[in-house]
Amino acid sequence: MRELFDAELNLTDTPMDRAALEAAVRRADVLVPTITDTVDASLIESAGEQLKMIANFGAGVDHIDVEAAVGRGLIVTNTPGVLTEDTADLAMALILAVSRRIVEGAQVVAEGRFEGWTPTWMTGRKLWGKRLGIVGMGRIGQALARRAKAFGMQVHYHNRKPVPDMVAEELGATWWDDLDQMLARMDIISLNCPATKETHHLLSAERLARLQPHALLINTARGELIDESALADAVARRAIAGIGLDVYEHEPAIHPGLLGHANVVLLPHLGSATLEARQDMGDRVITNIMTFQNGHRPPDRVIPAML
Ligand SMILES: NC(=O)C1=CN([C@@H]2O[C@H](COP(=O)(O)OP(=O)(O)OC[C@H]3O[C@@H](n4cnc5c(N)ncnc54)[C@H](O)[C@@H]3O)[C@@H](O)[C@H]2O)C=CC1
Ligand SMILES: O=CC(=O)O
Repeated sequence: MRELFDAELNLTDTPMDRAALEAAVRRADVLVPTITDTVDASLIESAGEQLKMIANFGAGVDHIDVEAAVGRGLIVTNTPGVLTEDTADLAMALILAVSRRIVEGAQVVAEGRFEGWTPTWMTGRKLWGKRLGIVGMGRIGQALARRAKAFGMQVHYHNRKPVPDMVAEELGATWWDDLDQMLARMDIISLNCPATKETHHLLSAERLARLQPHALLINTARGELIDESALADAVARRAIAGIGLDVYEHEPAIHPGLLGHANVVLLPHLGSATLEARQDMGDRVITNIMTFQNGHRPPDRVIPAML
């Protein structure tokens, strides 16, 4: 960034505080936030005339008021695609971890409690032939579907509209127009849609109650998609068989009711956390800025209609 632009960098690897963000939008032509920097309407309003672009380092843009930004004539971009395979890997890892009790098993060994194989001890659930319901069949949803197919799972999905026939055929994926009906019939649910006004608490207490008692719930998208208190309540009532989460409603805080359960695997927002993805995300930010600077439409433009 310093080679290419007159860049001021936040080298602390932590979110910028409000004062730093306000100072940045008053001075800069381009703001490069990460997914933990809140870029709300009042911050955008306080920006100077010279601010032209918000080039986000990350795929999710729920921390940016895109409508306010675009309303003010700003270009908003993100970094999709380059983190798709890594995030899908993590979703698949959570599916495996929860269904095959991998974290629990590793703890048994680490604590010296392994006393030998027995016929009934630590039995998990088979993946082959199970029904996976993906909510949000975009880039990551489809990448997860490819993995699930390779594991012999039946792929189902709910999306705002069906994917093209060719994609559905390749994935052997069945579209459900009605989310409630899909939830009630799946063995595993994976959330892969963005956090928007429409998807806030998409899995409400009522929808969680639709899941079958043996169902597993995986979320690598955004915590706001689930009513976390209702989920903790479902865990306490043993109304759900297992959970794998990478993201949380009030991140980095986690509902205490989700902690300390053998059937709940919790990761610290690691979806895109590979060195390769993070470098590619940085390259993507630069490509977006340079394309815009050269007078063209940046490849990863985000507009409110997409959300
Ligand atoms: N855990 C992590 O580190 C990461 C999390 N993410 C999250 O994953 C999300 C998805 O990423 P991509 O697959 O790249 O996005 P994408 O835009 O390619 O796919 C999102 C899909 O969700 C669908 N969708 C939107 N609203 C919906 C609704 N109300 N009901 C059903 N489907 C709906 C869209 O039609 C689209 O098909 C991001 O928005 C981000 O929040 C992304 C990268 C890493
Ligand atoms: O959660 C990560 C992202 O890039 O979005």
